[in-house]
Amino acid sequence: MLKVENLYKAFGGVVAMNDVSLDFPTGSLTAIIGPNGAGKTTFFNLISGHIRPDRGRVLFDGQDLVGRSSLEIVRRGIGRAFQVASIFPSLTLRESLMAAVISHRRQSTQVLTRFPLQSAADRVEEIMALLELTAKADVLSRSLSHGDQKLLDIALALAMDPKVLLLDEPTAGMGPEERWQMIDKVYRLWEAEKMTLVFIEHDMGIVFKIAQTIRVLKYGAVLAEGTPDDIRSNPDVIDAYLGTDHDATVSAGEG
Ligand SMILES: Nc1ncnc2c1ncn2[C@@H]1O[C@H](COP(=O)(O)OP(=O)(O)OP(=O)(O)O)[C@@H](O)[C@H]1O
Repeated sequence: MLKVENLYKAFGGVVAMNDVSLDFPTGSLTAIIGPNGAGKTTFFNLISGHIRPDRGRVLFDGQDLVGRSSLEIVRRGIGRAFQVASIFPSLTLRESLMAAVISHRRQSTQVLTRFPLQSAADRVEEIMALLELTAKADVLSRSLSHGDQKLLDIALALAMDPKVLLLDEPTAGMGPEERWQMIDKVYRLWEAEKMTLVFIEHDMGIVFKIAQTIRVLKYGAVLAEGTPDDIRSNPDVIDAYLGTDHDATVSAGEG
């Protein structure tokens, strides 16, 4: 189980994370929402070890991860999909995934199978099937569409066999139809891999539709948490979104 306690981080005078305590039960599906600058990405950076908190703890299966490298945190099972920059541009989709799976398994202390290459190749095919990328297996990463590059990014995170997967705006930059296709794949991935999934999302229609639990951040603090029904009717949340461009999407999610 992933749990953060009293996380605090300031950048100069800006308090980006202000005493945040949250837990994410094993196997849960949680959306993190909040207005621009609320601290959502900082929250992920603190969990994944890319930023060190000034105070507080990040507990994973009871052990504090603060101070450990981002690589070690990935190896312990907290994966994160990055933006497209992380993709190997000159390899095909299948090659990129194969490189990621092999590299992860070489570093892993687990006992390897008798046929490690075959087993890695099987996992690559499984991940591609899960995200409906098989038809694009031989396409160069740099030639993939924006949406498929985002899927490859998620696929690369899966290559690390995460127990927890953090997705920062998986639908960013997509049109409405493509968003729903993407989130449908994310949902099926969560069901199939039985992992703990935490995603940041601005589209309230999507959030209300798929999240089991929603955590709302504002000014680096937890404004509200609860089920989609709780959040939708929470006056503080409605207030936080009033007068911003998110207002329309909050209403859109009420259907
Ligand atoms: N490395 C940094 N140096 C200085 N300030 C930072 C840094 N990272 C984040 N901040 C500040 O911390 C606050 C929270 O930023 P963060 O990116 O976490 O918000 P967010 O909720 O992800 O926003 P958005 O929805 O716009 O992506 C903002 O005021 C931001 O300017």
